[in-house]
Amino acid sequence: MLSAAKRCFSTTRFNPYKVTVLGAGGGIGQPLSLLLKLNQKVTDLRLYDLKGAPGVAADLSHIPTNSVVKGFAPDNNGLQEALKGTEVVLIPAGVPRKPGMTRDDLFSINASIVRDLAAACAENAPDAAILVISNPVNSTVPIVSQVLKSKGVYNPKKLFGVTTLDVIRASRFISEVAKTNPTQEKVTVIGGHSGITIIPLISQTKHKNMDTAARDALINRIQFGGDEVVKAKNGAGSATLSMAQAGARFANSVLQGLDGESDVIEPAFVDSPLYKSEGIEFFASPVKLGPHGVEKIYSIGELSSEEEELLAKCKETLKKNIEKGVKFVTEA
Ligand SMILES: NC(=O)c1ccc[n+]([C@@H]2O[C@H](COP(=O)([O-])OP(=O)(O)OC[C@H]3O[C@@H](n4cnc5c(N)ncnc54)[C@H](O)[C@@H]3O)[C@@H](O)[C@H]2O)c1
Ligand SMILES: O=C(O)C[C@H](O)C(=O)O
Repeated sequence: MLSAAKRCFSTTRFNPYKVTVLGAGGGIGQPLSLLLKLNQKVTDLRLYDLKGAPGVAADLSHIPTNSVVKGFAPDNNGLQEALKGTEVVLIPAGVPRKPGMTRDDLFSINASIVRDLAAACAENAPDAAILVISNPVNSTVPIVSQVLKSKGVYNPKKLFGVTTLDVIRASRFISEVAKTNPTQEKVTVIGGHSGITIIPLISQTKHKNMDTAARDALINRIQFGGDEVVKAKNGAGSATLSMAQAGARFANSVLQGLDGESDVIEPAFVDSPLYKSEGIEFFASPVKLGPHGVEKIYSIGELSSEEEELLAKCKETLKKNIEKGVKFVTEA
């Protein structure tokens, strides 16, 4: 006899979704593809990379979940085939940091990788939701938007910079300080995805009265959590496994939204009205996801005076990062 939970699970029906990973052979791409293979909403999984994607696909294809997985290489129009008709594209293609580098140092290589993949998305999957993981996210997302604009297919509701890693780090790190269960900790993280542009809103958590020194150290750790991993990997790259989990979680939320589920809310770096009047076109804040992508962008609520100061610094840097991405496409 099946338990009630199992009966419910066994009769659940999922709408089929086609999902493509660009950069699927890499440190993030491989575990991310594994997690997507395990997602029951994904029925058609396409993996593309300059190298290794067919091998990753063959490996994953032996897992008995309800999806077909196929790998594509650059020959035989592989990129185009991987994208044709797909509904969600995740982009972790590009180089990661080494110790001593900032995310902005990756711009010179990753900007053109992301630009060219965005052009392929525009031509082959103009309606797809695009989830950008490649760094520097503060600049690569504006690059994608400019490319899509230049091709006449920009839909601001379907372009996302994935900032979920900052959100999961915030849950984990605050729980270490407060000695609580990390799965029960929710921290809103706003701004962008690099150092001082990452702003966790501790004043909006149940730990708002935390000791000042502990709070400042916590904020710093969340802002520079990526550096911890870069340093520990000692030249072998940056966060891959935690990022795969974060990317799979965000992709699942996008799929839930497309599927019409209600109250799907995740922070993401999106084309946002919040600070447009100050020339900041993109900003991360909690976003409600729906059948057409972004359904609602929430305001950031009340901030403490310290958080207001962090926000002012964030906006200065973010504006420059965004302008750099835009100019890369418009002044080419
Ligand atoms: N948004 C975030 O929170 C976050 C977190 C971690 C890493 N990242 C970024 O993700 C990117 C990838 O990191 P990684 O550790 O997986 O790097 P990696 O070097 O292990 O993998 C990158 C993959 O991209 C592929 N690639 C390069 N150019 C390509 C192209 N034109 N088309 C298709 N594939 C291409 C490479 O062949 C490689 O397999 C980096 O830019 C990193 O900074 C972002
Ligand atoms: O730190 C990096 O370069 C990778 C990523 O952006 C992270 O936050 O871990």
